[in-house]
Amino acid sequence: MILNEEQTLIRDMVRNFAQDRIAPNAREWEANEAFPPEIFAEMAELGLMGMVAPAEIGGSEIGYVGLALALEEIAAGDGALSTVLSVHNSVGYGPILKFGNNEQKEKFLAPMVAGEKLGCFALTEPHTGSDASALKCRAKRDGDHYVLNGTKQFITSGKIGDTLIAFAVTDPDKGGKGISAFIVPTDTPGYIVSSLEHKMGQKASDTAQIVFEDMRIPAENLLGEEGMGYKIALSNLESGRIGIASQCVGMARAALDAAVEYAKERVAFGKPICEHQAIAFKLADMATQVHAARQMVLHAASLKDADQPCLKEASMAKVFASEMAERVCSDAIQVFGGYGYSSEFPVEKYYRDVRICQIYEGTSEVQKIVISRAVING
Ligand SMILES: CC(C)(COP(=O)(O)OP(=O)(O)OC[C@H]1O[C@@H](n2cnc3c(N)ncnc32)[C@H](O)[C@@H]1OP(=O)(O)O)[C@@H](O)C(=O)NCCC(=O)NCCSC(=O)CCS(=O)O
Repeated sequence: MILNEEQTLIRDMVRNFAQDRIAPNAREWEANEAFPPEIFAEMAELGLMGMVAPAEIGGSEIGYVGLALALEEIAAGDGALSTVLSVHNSVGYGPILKFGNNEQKEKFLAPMVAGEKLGCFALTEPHTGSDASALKCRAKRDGDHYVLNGTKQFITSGKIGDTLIAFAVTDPDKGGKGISAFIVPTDTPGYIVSSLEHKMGQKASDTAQIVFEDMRIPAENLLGEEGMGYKIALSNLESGRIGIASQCVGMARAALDAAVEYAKERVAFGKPICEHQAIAFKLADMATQVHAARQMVLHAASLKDADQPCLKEASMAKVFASEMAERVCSDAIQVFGGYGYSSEFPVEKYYRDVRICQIYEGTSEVQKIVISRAVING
């Protein structure tokens, strides 16, 4: 895909920001297991917190291709920060953008796209991830409120986030059609961060278990109508998956760039290792795979910008990019030899950070369910 002038400008602007402000600090944020709060204000200043939202509610209207390019650049700086940004710009405020009424947009969406409130999304539960309609979390109507009880698992930004889209069963007899979606301010009494995961990578981004304990949510925070929750969840996961695929391209590209630089400097058998065909061909394969994944991501994103169906393309981009990225990051470690395994160099972090991309926001196996259905049923 050939980028237009605006898309090129966005990519270059975010690349400069990521290389100056994010990449040099990513190790420190990882050690602290936290981001400095001002990083979100800085990204908001650049229009990155409302990239797919219209200007009339304060969004930057950059679109999905712009978002994919931005996420690639942020991920090349730090995978963890790109996850938080991707979740915010897709499943975080996307459901309100698509299904919210005017009051909900004014009250919840506007502060999110301005970067004043951070978005998060809670579908997964301890006993169910892929089988997403098997939720146990309950929402019972009580006058002009719903009372939510249950546990949500692996929630990105569950601790630092401000506005959560939560899915809960309102009618247990109706399966997927008995699930509803709610806008939950995370300072609501009964919203409890019960634990934080200790992860292999992406440590600066919090991944929380959340317990809803008699959490009372005003009925006006119901998103769409009762029973629409599963549809709302699945339709927004599509853009989330393009976001995760973009991150994979970013982390893999960063690993490739690091491997190329190292291979030009490291000498073995009397010449730089990039002049040995074993390494040169490995770099060629890595570059080819990154390029192919980027094109798939940009294609899915451009369909989304054109408001065309892209369920299959989003899933294809995610499964391909996430599996490609693990291979490329592993190959980068191989190019570095023993140093690649050391935290003295960045490639071991890319490898750790990228592994989860084959799991969150729909495993590779779930993507293959979606793709195979589209291939078989048309
Ligand atoms: C495995 C699954 C794909 C199985 O899906 P189902 O067969 O149960 O669902 P469907 O019958 O296909 O769809 C139900 C309903 O939704 C409509 N739908 C589906 N996709 C879309 C779409 N892209 N756009 C619009 N509408 C859509 C579909 O037409 C049906 O509507 P009708 O009933 O016909 O009216 C699925 O369960 C699945 O994807 N599982 C994986 C879930 C997943 O990715 N979980 C991770 C969530 S991330 C999280 O919670 C952690 C927080 S994080 O930090 O993000």
